[in-house]
Amino acid sequence: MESEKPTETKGLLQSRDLYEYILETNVYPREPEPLKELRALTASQPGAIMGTAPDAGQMIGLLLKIIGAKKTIEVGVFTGYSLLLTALTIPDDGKIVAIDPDREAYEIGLPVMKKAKVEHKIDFIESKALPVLDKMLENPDNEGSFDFAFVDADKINYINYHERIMKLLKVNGIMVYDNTLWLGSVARPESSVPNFLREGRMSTIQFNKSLAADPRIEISTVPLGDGLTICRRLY
Ligand SMILES: C[S@@+](CC[C@H](N)C(=O)[O-])C[C@H]1O[C@@H](n2cnc3c(N)ncnc32)[C@H](O)[C@@H]1O
Ligand SMILES: O=c1cc(-c2ccc(O)cc2)oc2c(O)c(O)ccc12
Repeated sequence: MESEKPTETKGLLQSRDLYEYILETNVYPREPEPLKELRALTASQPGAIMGTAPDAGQMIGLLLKIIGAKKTIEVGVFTGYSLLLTALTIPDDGKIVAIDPDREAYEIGLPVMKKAKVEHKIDFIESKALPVLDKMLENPDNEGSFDFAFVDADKINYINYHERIMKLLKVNGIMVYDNTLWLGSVARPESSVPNFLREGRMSTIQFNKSLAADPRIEISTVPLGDGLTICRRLY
């Protein structure tokens, strides 16, 4: 029935109750304490909805563990939920290049990262991501050197991030793109989508098409959080 379709909220499942069930049963009981603390701290901030959903975070943590990631890139940090999750998951000598022009938001989460003793793994770069990724690619040592990348930033640039990250990742490296279902709007006619979602919807639809047509990667889109597309670099 039309009235049962999800609206623009996080969680793409058929009901809020089912989403809450997954969170309460599988996600919150296993969420590390520092992540709970950061989530609580972020809840009162403007833009709190932007924080990576904890169910999506759990999948990212699992992927990092499966591939034994040590060297990662994060585009879009906000207060640092996904960054802290990555820092807690990779080994003590692992490194994360984390890029975001908003240092103020990063500094909200920083005390939690310090308390969790993972700050030494984080290289936070206060900048828009494209020039940083381009600069990284000027150094041939960076090419094919990263195990993992997580992109959760300005949707309009996902295509541009993808081209750069493909070069920075190792063959078999994993990249994960957040919001690839853009609050469910990708499957709805534009006329039924609120204005504030329309630009992101168009960018996301184009991005999803380009990933599906990219022979260099294997992909899977999972309806966790706001939609995650997981890609493996094949060559
Ligand atoms: C959805 S939030 C990231 C959420 C974060 N992953 C978390 O777990 O809380 C998006 C972030 O992208 C950042 N951003 C926007 N434009 C950007 C750009 N051009 N380069 C890098 N980050 C950008 C914003 O400042 C914002 O902090
Ligand atoms: O409502 C949002 C908005 C964003 C967003 C907007 C503009 C940018 O330059 C970056 C991000 O991101 C979100 C997001 O990642 C999410 O999971 C939910 C909501 C939003």
